Amino acid sequence: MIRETLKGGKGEVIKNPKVFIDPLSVFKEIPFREDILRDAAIAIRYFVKNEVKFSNLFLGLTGTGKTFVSKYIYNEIEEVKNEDEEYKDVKQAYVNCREVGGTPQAVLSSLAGKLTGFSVPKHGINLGEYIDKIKNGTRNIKAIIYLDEVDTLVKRRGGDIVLYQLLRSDANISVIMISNDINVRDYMEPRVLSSLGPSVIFKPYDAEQLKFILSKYAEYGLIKGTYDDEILGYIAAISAKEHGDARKAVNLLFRAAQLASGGGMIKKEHVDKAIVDYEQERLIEAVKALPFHYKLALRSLIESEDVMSAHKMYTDLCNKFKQKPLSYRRFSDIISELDMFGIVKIRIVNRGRAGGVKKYALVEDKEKVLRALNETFEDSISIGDFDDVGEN
Ligand SMILES: Nc1ncnc2c1ncn2[C@@H]1O[C@H](COP(=O)(O)OP(=O)(O)OP(=O)(O)O)[C@@H](O)[C@H]1O
Repeated sequence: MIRETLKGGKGEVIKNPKVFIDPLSVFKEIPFREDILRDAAIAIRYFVKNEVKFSNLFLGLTGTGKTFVSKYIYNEIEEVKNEDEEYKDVKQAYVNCREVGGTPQAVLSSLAGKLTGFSVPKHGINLGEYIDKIKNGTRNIKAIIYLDEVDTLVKRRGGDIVLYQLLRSDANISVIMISNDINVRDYMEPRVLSSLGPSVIFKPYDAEQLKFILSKYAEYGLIKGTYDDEILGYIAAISAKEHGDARKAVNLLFRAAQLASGGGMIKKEHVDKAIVDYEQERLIEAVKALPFHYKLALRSLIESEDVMSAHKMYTDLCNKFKQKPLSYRRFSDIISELDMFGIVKIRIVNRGRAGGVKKYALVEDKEKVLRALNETFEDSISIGDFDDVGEN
C-alpha cells in the first residue's frame, strides 16, 4: 500500500523537500533583499581590506528575512575565503542570544568559545574577563559577529554595555545585530546608541513579493504542473495580511503540498486545511510556553467562565499539586494577560446596583486549548487528576 508513496510515483507533488527545510542550500540569491546584501558586502569588504570596522542593526518584523540574509552572508564569506587571500584571517561567530540563554554571560561565553576555539566557562568569571578573552582571541584575526535576537540580550541588565564594549574594543570586531523588536533601541543607553552603526530596515513583503518568493520555492521544490499561479497568489494574499511573513507563506505552501501528495495537484482546500493546522500549532506553542500558574488558570477557565469561580477551582488545583495559590487579584491579572495573548476573551457583565460587576473569561477554542494543556501536562499531571477537581 505504501509502495507508491515510498517510490514517489504517481500523483507526487514534492520534488525536493530540502528546499523548504534548508532553503539556503538551494537559494543562490535572495529576492527583494539585493540592496541590503550589496551594502553589507561593501561594509564587509572595507572591514576586511581596509580595517574599517562596522556595526549594523537588522530590524524588521518576524519572517522578513533577517536571519536568512545573515546566514547567507555568513556562508558567502566562507566561500570567498577560498577565493581571496585577504579573507583568510576572517573568523565568524553566529550566536542566537535567546537560544543561549540571553544573559550577558551566556552570550559572551558562547562568542568567546566560537572565536577562540576553546571552551569557555558559562559562569564564574566576570564580564570583563570574557571581553579580554575575546580581545586576545581576535588579536590576529578579523572577527565578524552575528547576534541574532539581540533584543533578549539588550533587555537584560548590563546587556547593552556588553554591546558597547564589543563595539568600542580596540579589537578587530565588526558586528551584525538582528532584532524583530523594532523598539530595541529604546532599551539602550545613549553611549551605546552612539557607538552603534545604522539600522537596516527589513520591510514586510507585500502580496506580490510573497507570490514571487513562493514561485521560487515552487520552482525548486515542487513538480511542474502540480500548482498554478492562482494557488500561489492565494497563499501570498493570506500571508501578506499578517505583516508579510515569508516564513508563514513558505510553511503554508509546504504543508499544502504535503496534503496534496498523491493527488497530483495543490488545491485551495489543501491550503485552507494547512492554515487551520498552522494556526492550531501556533496556539499549542503559545499554550505550552505559558508559565505553570497560567496553565492552571487556563485549565480552570475551561470549566468555568466566571472568573471568581475559576479562581476557586484554580486554588483547589494548586492545593492538589502543592503549589501556593496566587491571590484573586493576581489571578485576575493573569486572565487579563491571557486575554492579551488572544487565548481567552474577557467579558464584564454589569448586574445593576446590587449585583456589581462580574468578570467572565471565555476560552476562545476550548477543545484545542484543552488538548494543548493535556499535552503539556502529560508528564507531570494526568488529565484525570484535573477532572477530579474540575467536574466534581
Ligand atoms: N527573500 C526571501 N526569499 C526566499 N525566502 C525567504 C525570503 N525571506 C524570507 N524567506 C523565508 O522565510 C523564512 C523566515 O525568514 P527569517 O528566518 O529570515 O525571518 P526573520 O526576519 O529572521 O524573522 P524572526 O525575527 O522571526 O526570526 C526563511 O527561512 C526563508 O524560508
